[in-house]
Amino acid sequence: MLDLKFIRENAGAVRHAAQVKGVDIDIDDLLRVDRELVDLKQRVEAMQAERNANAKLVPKATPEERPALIQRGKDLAEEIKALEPALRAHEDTLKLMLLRVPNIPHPSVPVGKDDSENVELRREGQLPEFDFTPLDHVDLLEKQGWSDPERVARVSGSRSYLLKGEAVMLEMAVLMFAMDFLAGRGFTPLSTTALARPDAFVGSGHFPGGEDQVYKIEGDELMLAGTAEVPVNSLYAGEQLSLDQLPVTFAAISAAFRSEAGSAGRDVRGLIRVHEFRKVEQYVLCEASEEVGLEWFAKILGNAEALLAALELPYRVVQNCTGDMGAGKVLMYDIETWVPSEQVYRETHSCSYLGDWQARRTGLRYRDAGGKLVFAHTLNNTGVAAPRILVPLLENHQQADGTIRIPEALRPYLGGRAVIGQP
Ligand SMILES: Nc1ncnc2c1ncn2[C@@H]1O[C@H](COS(=O)(=O)NC(=O)[C@@H](N)CO)[C@@H](O)[C@H]1O
Repeated sequence: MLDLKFIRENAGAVRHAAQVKGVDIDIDDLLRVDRELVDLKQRVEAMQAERNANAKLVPKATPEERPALIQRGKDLAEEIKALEPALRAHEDTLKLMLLRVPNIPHPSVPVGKDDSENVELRREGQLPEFDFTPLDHVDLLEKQGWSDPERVARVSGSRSYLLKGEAVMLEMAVLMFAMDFLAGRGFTPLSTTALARPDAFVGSGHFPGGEDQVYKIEGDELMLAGTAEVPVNSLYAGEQLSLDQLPVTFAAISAAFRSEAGSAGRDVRGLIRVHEFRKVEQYVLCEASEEVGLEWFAKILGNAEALLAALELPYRVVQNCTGDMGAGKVLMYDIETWVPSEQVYRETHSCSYLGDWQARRTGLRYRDAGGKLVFAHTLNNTGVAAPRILVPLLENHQQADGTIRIPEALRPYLGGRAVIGQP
């Protein structure tokens, strides 16, 4: 959410942001509602002032003057009451419109309509060269008896997954490694629920708009978040933080649930796109400065890159274009990791800087050095998401006999083993 004063004074920039992000919001309409609301408030205030002045005259009035004054007071009270519904309606409409106003993209963001216009910034790591025919992750899991897709589909339908045997240890090892790694970089570990109230989805920016991606629970206001970003972003909702509490940095592990509505037919095989997964999420709440925000952006991006480098996985970094960054972002980079069986890089991380757009809709404020109450800035990036990360991990590190070589960094989490699986 942007500051209404900013929108009034920068309508052109906000209109342009909506246009390049493909956000369907009419800024002129919003400003009209805003003006009507200001006018209504001024009329009510004038009538209240007149009513107060009038009430002061009653005790001093003569018996002849008094009835008219009392009647005037009653008439004014009626007129004020009559304006209440219009006032409420305008406030509600404006609030909903404000929640849909997109953030202003950073000047470096390429204008584009969808992910096909994201810009590759750099590639890191050597692509693997196999002197045998490599298998895809589904066949590798099958060969090692580490999956049971038919049975789990019978129980849980499509986009479900089940891991067995050492693949389970690998999934937990990579999650633990990510938590350890981020804790080592000063991020406070959190293990958190995916259950959250609707307000938390509004605060993060997933609502309005992303309702169809979220699993709801019959008869319960709680919903299942698709990322720990939702509950974690609202932990301090409504509070006034002090400067010395900033920056808040969390490495939050949680389950994540996504209906994947609209993804029908995409990635239906294997572990890339499932309804429930586990993610270690990097979340930062920092002071309201673009310079500091961009520094944290570089840090959380670097953390994810360092994690991928430790896992010895080749990847590339792309900058999301305006049409693929979502309403709330100022800046967004995806990290895509090499998947040999597809011969393409697939998204495994998504790094975002949102300025004060999330903080304003969540009510995340702190007292700055001058004692002023200001909205904080927030950022998030994936640390690691499993099982998706297992796709490149298994495929890039597979050996001719179908066993999986374990990168040095993961071995401590797998009892020191350098290889898992049976030849
Ligand atoms: N349906 C899914 N199945 C498996 N993994 C998924 C799914 N959806 C997302 N992920 C993983 O979660 C990562 C982050 O998801 S995201 O929507 O792009 N971004 C976020 O959730 C942000 N909070 C940063 O983590 C993705 O890069 C991907 O690795």
